[in-house]
Amino acid sequence: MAFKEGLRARKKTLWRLILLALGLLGLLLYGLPVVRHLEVLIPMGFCPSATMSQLGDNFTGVLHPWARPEVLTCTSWGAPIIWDGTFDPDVAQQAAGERNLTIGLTVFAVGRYLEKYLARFLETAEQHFMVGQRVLYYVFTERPTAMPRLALGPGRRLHVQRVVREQRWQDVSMARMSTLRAALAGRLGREAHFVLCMDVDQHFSGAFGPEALAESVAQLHAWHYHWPRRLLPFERDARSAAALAPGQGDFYYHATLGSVAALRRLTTHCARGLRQYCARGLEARWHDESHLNKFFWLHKPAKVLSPEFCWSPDIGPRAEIRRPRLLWARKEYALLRT
Ligand SMILES: CC(=O)N[C@H]1[C@@H](OP(=O)(O)OP(=O)(O)OC[C@H]2O[C@@H](n3ccc(=O)[nH]c3=O)[C@H](O)[C@@H]2O)O[C@H](CO)[C@H](O)[C@@H]1O
Ligand SMILES: [Mn+2]
Repeated sequence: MAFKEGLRARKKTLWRLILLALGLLGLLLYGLPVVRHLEVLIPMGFCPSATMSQLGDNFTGVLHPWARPEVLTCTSWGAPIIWDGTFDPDVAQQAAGERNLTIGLTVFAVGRYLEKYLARFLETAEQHFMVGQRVLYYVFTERPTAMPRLALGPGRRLHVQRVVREQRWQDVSMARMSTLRAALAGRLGREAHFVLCMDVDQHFSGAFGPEALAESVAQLHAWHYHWPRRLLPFERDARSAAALAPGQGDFYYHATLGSVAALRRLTTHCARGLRQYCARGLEARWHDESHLNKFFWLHKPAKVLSPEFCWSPDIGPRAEIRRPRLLWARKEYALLRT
C-alpha cells in the first residue's frame, strides 16, 4: 500500500515538473522577459579541445577559444565562433592592412527607414567600423537626394545607388538579395574584396574590425543562440525552397558577410529561392532570412560571429555578452512599416 502511494506521489511530482517545464518553455517562446533570462541556462555545447587548438584563419591567426569556456567557440564542422577575448584585434588589423583590402558595407534605407536610421548607422560606422581600413559604404535608397550629410574619414567612400521602392516592407527586405547580386556583379564587386550586408535599423557601439572577415561568415541571431535546434524558427513548409526538414539546421543566423565570390553564390541562391516561392504566391516564414538559413545549412560558413557582433538591447544585459559591437534599434513597426 505504502509502496503504491509512494509511486503515485512520484508520478505526481514528475507530472508537475513536466507541466512546469512546458509552462516555462511556452513563456520563453512568447517572450516574457524574465523567463528569457533563464535561457542562458540552456547549454550551448562545447568545443572539443582537439578542434580548439586548430581554430584560426587568415585574419585572426591563432584563436584563443579557451578564453571563453562558458560559450560555444566552434561549430561541428570546425569553424570558429568568434567571441570577445578569443582573438587579438591588432593581429587582424595588421593582416587586413597588409592585404590592402577594400571592405564594402551595404545597407538599404528605403521609405521612412532613411530618415529614422541611416544617419546614426553611418556616423557610428565612422567611429567603429573597420577603422584604419579602406571602406566603401554602399547605400541603396529610392531617394538619393535625401541622404544625410556625413564627413568621411580618410580612405572611406560612400556610393549611393537608387532602387525602386517596393510597396510592402517584406518585399523591400526580400528584394535586397537580387539587388545585392546585381551590385556584386558590377561596381561593388569590382571595388571591394569583402562585403558586409547589414540592416539599417541598428548602430555601432564598439570596435568592429577585420577579425569578423573570412570567405563566408554568418551572424548568430541574438534571440535564438541558446535555443535547442529543433525549436529554431526555420521555414518548415516543404513546398518552400527555404524549407529545412526536422533535424536539419545548425544555428539560426540573420546576417552575412564574405568575399565577393562567396556572396555572389549566396545572393544568387537566395534570390532564386525567393523568386520561385513568390511565383507560387507563398512567402517564407522570415522572408530572406529563411533563405539565408537554408543556404548556410547547405554551404557551411567558414566563420560564425557571436551575438556580441550584433546584439539586441531589448534582451537585457548578459554576462556572456561582454562588448556588443552593433546594437539593434527598438522596433517601431507602427511608425515605419506600411
Ligand atoms: C536583424 C534581423 O534579424 N534582420 C532580419 C529581420 O529584420 P527586421 O525584422 O529587423 O526587419 P527590418 O524592418 O529591419 O527590415 C530589414 C531591412 O530592410 C530595409 N528596409 C525594410 C523595409 C523598408 O520599408 N525599408 C527598408 O529600408 C532596412 O535596411 C531594414 O533594416 O527580418 C527581415 C525579414 O523578415 C530580414 O531577414 C532581416 O535581415
Ligand atoms: Mn532590422
